[in-house]
Amino acid sequence: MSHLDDIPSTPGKFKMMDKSPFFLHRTRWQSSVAKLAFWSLVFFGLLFIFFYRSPISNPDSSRRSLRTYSWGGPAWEKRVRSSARVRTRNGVSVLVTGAAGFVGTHVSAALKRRGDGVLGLDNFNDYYDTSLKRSRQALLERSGVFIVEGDINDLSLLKKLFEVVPFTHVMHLAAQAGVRYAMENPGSYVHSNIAGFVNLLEVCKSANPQPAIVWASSSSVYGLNTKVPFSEKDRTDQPASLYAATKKAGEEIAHTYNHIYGLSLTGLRFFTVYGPWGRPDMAYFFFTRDILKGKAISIFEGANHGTVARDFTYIDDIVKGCLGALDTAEKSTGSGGKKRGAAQLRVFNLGNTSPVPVTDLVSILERLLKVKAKRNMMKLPRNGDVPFTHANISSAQREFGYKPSTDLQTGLKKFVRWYLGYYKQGGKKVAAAA
Ligand SMILES: O=C(O)[C@H]1O[C@H](OP(=O)(O)OP(=O)(O)OC[C@H]2O[C@@H](n3ccc(=O)[nH]c3=O)[C@H](O)[C@@H]2O)[C@H](O)[C@@H](O)[C@@H]1O
Repeated sequence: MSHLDDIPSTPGKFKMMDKSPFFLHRTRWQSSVAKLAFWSLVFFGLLFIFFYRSPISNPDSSRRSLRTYSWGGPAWEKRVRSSARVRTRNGVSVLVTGAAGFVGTHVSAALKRRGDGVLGLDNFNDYYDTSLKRSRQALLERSGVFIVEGDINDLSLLKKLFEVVPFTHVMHLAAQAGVRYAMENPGSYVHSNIAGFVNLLEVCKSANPQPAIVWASSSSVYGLNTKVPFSEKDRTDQPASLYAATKKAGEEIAHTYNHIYGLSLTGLRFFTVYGPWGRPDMAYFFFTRDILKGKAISIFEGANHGTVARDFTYIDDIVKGCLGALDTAEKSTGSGGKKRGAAQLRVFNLGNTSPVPVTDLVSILERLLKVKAKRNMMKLPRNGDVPFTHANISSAQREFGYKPSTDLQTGLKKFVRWYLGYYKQGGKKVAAAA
């Protein structure tokens, strides 16, 4: 039905004029109700198509950002307060974003263990198996850490959290991780690593007191840099993936918020972090799964069969680095959105300082799993991967005594033990400590 129907165009339609005014009124009323219903249907139909079948990004990510979370209310606020309560003298109160993530879970547990107040925030997106995130959540819950379900892009949620708790620190670990996935779903990197970060900084800058922020950058910012080992002073203007570009953008954004608002900001460039409760999208994790299944694994190699290597860093060393950075972070200088003086702005490499070829990683896994891998050697695809990473950690060593102590063999042994235990129980095991 369209507005053209009101204009008599055929003799037959004139006959309607003969009907009683009541009939006429009723017919018009019925027709407008029908019109309203029709256009509402069209409108909601379009809305549905737009949000659920958006061509801009992968449907999963659109659904992810559309998810609504329920939060608020006296009981919820009580849980938030209790989780963030400092239980020791000189303790700090930390908002950990990405708390159900790999590094987030370990850092939250470590902070809680030493008596700090910890509140988690996580959107539980489905980039990888959400049941693993739920298991990590259960683990944290048992040690008294509450994870609020929500997105760092939700301004009103973040404002509310800062209203309820005057956080002294934010450990910002929520991000869209993974180098290769950036070609599949670029939008999710912009959404989390840029828009989400800016949103968080907006709230932090207006908070009173402003918290000090420590956040996860990435070794990938070194991109095509060939000078080794990578030092914080080296160039980082040649990112090889969109992921790296969003992390690099994060570092520039951090500079801006430090400069304008006096926010204390410390970026940590993590080097290929691995260990128990790790990320299933990372090579050491899915190699383990595929080797056990007898499935072939693709091992990347450089030009002329060149070695591809990573400065794999064990999670416990990374946690020590995160806590060191947090403990040496100076206070932000501003308040309520106004800068009152120069504030600290830092960036540190957190690596292991001994790169290992991916082929060696596979050999270690073979020994630990007692299964021979089906190796499929292939040329490093042009998907954002870089051939080599190697951290110079002298800055972090100097500033907060960062000294990694776990080699790949030892760390993978711990990972494999966890992996076998966790998946033997169908991925439901939460008893083991993080
Ligand atoms: O340190 C970092 O900055 C980054 O470390 C990892 O990225 P990546 O080092 O690429 O880790 P993996 O995806 O686990 O790859 C490890 C190595 O295995 C290689 N690989 C990967 C996948 C594969 O099928 N075959 C293969 O040989 C990669 O080329 C790489 O050399 C994380 O995924 C990023 O989120 C993080 O920021």
